[in-house]
Amino acid sequence: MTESILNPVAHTSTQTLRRIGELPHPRGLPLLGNALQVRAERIHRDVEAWAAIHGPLFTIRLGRTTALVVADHELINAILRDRPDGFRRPSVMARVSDEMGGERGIFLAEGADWKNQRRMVMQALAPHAVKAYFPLLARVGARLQARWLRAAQAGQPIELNSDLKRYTVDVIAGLAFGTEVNTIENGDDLIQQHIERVLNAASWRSMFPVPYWRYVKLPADHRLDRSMKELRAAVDGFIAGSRRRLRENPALAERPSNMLEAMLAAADQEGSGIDDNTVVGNVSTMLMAGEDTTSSALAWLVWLFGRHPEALRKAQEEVRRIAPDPAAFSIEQMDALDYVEACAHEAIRLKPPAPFMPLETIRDTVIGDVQVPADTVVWCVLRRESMDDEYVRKAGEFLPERWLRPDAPKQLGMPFGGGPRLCPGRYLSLLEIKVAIASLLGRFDILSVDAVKPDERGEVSEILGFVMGPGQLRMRLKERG
Ligand code: HEM
Repeated sequence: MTESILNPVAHTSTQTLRRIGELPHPRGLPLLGNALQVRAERIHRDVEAWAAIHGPLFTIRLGRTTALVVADHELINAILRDRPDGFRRPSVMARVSDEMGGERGIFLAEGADWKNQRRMVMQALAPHAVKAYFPLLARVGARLQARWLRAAQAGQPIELNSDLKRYTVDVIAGLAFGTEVNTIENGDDLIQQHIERVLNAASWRSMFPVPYWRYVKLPADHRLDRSMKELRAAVDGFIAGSRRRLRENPALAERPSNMLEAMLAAADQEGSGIDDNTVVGNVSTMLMAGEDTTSSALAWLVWLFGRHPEALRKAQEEVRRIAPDPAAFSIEQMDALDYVEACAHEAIRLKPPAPFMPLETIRDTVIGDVQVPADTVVWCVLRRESMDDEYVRKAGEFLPERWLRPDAPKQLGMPFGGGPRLCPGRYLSLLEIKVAIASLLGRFDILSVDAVKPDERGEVSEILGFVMGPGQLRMRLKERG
């Protein structure tokens, strides 16, 4: 039985509904379907290119799985709003995490579990809570600036992607654990290496056609098991430490100084439905959801500054007027960096860290004029109309000013998702971006930002892993005179 109709305005009762099998689709091979036509690291571009040919609703087939691809922002909006009852994240993600021995945090939780966790995570990431974490952000920004100052004075190039990753790792790990890991000054942190291994394994196992690890473990699978154990022990230790601090200083529950304290305080509230295992799952979720997303957005923004001197000049002017020195950064200064924020939105429009979102239907439904059975894989293509001149003036150009106008294209791209599962970290990530950009532009002139291995057009490649980031970038800076 059809239980829900998404976007009923898209069809009338006199129109007949189409079935999934009647939709246009790129021609594929028997058995394999379109599997050989897509490449994992650029699948977002493959799907965008097909959307340009087949329109906003079509299917692709990867082996035995047929996915409905939706590339229309009104339909996507309706889909994202119809959660948690109508759509879930792909079940393979939760299965892979369970098999690895992970605890399901908010990103993988569904139904009532998700509702309980969402309440807790929203408390930990609410703007007033994030403001309380600001001193840590400013400290990490100052360290990033000091690292870049050493490189500028020595005339050395900066490995941009990895430095920005250190910055977001230090911020998120500091907030999630209440412990400063300082990878900017001390090099890679052991916990970080375990997280990296777990993330890579999770992405890889979600795509691998045969789950061999259920039957036989290769050395890489044993390493993964060890990383899971080490991580669990570390997070248990951080939780025990935070619980001790909360006991010794109950006022912290009202004004938590980091996400872990905020989550524990929310978990301890009457009827929260949250136990310590769920807190463990969410500490890890924060680390995974909060690092590559923000560091990729930042890397793209700096790369775009390298190509748009006029926007760079305006951003520099704003930073030097409002927030020139990390030692004196304040939340009010960051809130006043309107042009830098517009640059961040524009960079995320052109280069969204999450350019498409895979989901699954929970019940029979109708999307547009298509009847969609329960358990169908649905891919939402988020970057299509936001890059189309029909919807956005000069869509391919980097024009931050468009975000300062009342008709800013806010509804189109949905880079932070939408509906009840809208990214709860968007305020924190924008703040992190502003702190990093102010630390950069306040002290330095950018001499160059170049792709180490440019693509055939001389541009930096878009590489889709856990998120969509740029290929390796190298930056040269000069200390401001
Ligand atoms: C530029 C940076 C970021 C981008 C582009 C981004 C994007 C997204 C997107 C597209 C989703 C899926 C939303 C949906 O299903 O509708 C999401 C979910 C999520 N994000 Fe972010 N994110 C960013 C930064 C962060 C940060 C810094 C954190 C936290 C520290 C965070 C935490 C989360 C969590 C916990 C979820 C799951 C929410 C849920 O399922 O209810 N994100 N993010």
